Amino acid sequence: MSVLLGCIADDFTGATDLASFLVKSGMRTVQLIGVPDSPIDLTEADAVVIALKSRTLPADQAIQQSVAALEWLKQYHCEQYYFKYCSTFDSTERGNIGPVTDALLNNLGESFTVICPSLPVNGRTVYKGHLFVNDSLLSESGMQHHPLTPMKDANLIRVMSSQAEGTVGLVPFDTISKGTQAIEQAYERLAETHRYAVVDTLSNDDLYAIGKASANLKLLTGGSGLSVGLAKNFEDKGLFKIRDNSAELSKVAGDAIVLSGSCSVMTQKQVACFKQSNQSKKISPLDIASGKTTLEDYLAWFDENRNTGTLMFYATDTPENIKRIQSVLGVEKASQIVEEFMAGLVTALDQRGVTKFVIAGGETSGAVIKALNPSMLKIGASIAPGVPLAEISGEFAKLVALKSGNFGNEEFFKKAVEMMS
Ligand SMILES: Nc1ncnc2c1ncn2[C@@H]1O[C@H](COP(=O)(O)OP(=O)(O)OP(=O)(O)O)[C@@H](O)[C@H]1O
Ligand SMILES: O=C(O)[C@@H](O)C(=O)CO
Repeated sequence: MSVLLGCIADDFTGATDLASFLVKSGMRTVQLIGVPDSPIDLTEADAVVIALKSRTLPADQAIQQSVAALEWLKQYHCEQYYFKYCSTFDSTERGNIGPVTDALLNNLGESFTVICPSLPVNGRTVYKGHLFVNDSLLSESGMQHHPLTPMKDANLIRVMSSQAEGTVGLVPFDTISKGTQAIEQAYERLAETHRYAVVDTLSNDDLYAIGKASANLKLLTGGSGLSVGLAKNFEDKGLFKIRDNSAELSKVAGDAIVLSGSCSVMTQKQVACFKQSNQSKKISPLDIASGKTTLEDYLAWFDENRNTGTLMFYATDTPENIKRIQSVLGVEKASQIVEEFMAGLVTALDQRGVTKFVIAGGETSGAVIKALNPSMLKIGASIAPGVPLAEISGEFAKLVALKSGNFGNEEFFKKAVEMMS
């Protein structure tokens, strides 16, 4: 039993993001929800992505889950392992990225890896070790207001140093622009004294060069962008053949629903846009906490309105309102209320025959997908870069789209619903 690439993603949207890029690059990819209890038949898979919901857990729990995923993957003797985190490097202050990377390196008996969140197609680039989102530094991009993982420092060397055991070096753009060989030499030099190499990355070409230079690292870490050249590496090593494997998903009848728990800048625009042409209902954590509104109220509203078109439930709110809500309920409690409410909604909507779920937000997707309880997702066509259509197969198949906070354009929800029809 052997799989070329074994991946561990720290949230569910991140996992489908990576799986989507891997499928596009020509690797047959299976996405698993959590760590399976026993081995499964992966003879038809070139890559496996295990979706965890570990990004905002206390570091020791994130480590425990990530190492359990790695141990499970190791039975497939993967050529390389990949820790997928967010292209905006989302982590709590104590961080999961640093501690989890250290634990994975230690488990594999390795002492050096690459840190590559860049995803230029979605505006994430790294220059002089600083992460940019389009034209803004990460810390001025809106991500400084994230409800759970506010990113207030764009300097990846500083962020990683504050979380991780080892020292962090930089492969600067000057070197990256010289190509694969120069990057490999930079890795060799850095590895003598450093444990991690942050890589400047401005374009897809840079990602291919970095991917190629990283072909012999046992552990890769990054956003989904780093994956684009890996299929070619494996092909060059004679390990497999790139194939066109865009999956055909089942035709699914039934209603669609949009559920948004993301408060990211782009999601706010997408919610505002969808509201213009569809009925929607806002979820207020304060009203739920006080008992002023209940799940039954929302389901009654759904029953009354389901014939008007695709409905949307959203907790999405502005940074000012989120702060106010969090000051009353506490940060964790506020998001726990939203996530539990979304999970309850989805369970009830599933029973009411809703079969298509468009979900915005990684934590939110984690809560919703856990409620739907699939063991794996089949990855289909891309709706937007990093957001594929996915299928929960079975006697009654369902379609889902798990959208990362800032992915997609303003019309994303409409497009996702259309592609599910
Ligand atoms: N009105 C609200 N008040 C407080 N917390 C909220 C509110 N609405 C949403 N949240 C919480 O904010 C968090 C948003 O995180 P989530 O990962 O779902 O979105 P995101 O970070 O934009 O997406 P991604 O991680 O994919 O980029 C969730 O835990 C959600 O429960
Ligand atoms: O890398 C990204 O930006 C996304 O896949 C993600 O992880 C959002 O949670």
